[in-house]
Amino acid sequence: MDLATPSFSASEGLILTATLVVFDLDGTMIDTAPDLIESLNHTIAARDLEPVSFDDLTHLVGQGARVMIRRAFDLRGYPLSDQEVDPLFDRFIDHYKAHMPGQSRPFAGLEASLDRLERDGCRVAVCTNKAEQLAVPLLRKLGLADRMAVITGGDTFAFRKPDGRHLLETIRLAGGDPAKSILVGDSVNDIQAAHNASVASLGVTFGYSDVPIADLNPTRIISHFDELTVELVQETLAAGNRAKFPVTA
Ligand SMILES: O=C(O)COP(=O)(O)O
Ligand SMILES: [Mg+2]
Repeated sequence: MDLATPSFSASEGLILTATLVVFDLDGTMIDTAPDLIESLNHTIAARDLEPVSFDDLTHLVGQGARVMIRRAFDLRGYPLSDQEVDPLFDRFIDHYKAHMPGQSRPFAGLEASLDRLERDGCRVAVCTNKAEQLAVPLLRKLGLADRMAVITGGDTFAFRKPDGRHLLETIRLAGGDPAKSILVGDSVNDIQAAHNASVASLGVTFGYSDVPIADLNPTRIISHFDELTVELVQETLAAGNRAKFPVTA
């Protein structure tokens, strides 16, 4: 053996960076809709607004609770001023925290898919627009927090999805490499964040998008977590980012 030749080079060192699968939370990993609707309806009832439905939620969710509350008031024809949002946001947070995990459960097959990915050498992380103070305890209560390399929320940074930096910072904190990472998500915020970060994406059909996920051109689509294997992750990485924005569906 030639001792002058290093046994591995810097570029080979990069190859050792584990493949990273970054998950969105609401509508992707966890079916949180019943609890989001309950806490939102509790919040807007303070101003005597009519309750919202699941169909409404698909238009309201995605940018965190503050925006969700604003959109619910817009929907009912009562736009909120900035100072009106704060107490309503606190009311939402208090109610949601007090009931967590409520009826929220991982979507079918999620935990088995995490087991498979980890067994096959992938690491997993969460990039959600949900507030960190809700996302972390919810995942903890569902027994999922400890297996995540990192959990970042909509208020972790000064930017959030669809800003690509939210995803890129999540990948960096997880010790990943954008070229070896994919984002699994259910909405335009996810697919557009992946596009903005030039990261490959996997869209799920069972979440809370108000447009068909296929219209957003994620790299690949799954309709059940049984389909999420290391082979599909590698195939998604090889195909790369193919989303096209703006969406003209
Ligand atoms: O809570 C929201 O509004 C969105 O959360 P998500 O990014 O996990 O879908
Ligand atoms: Mg989502």
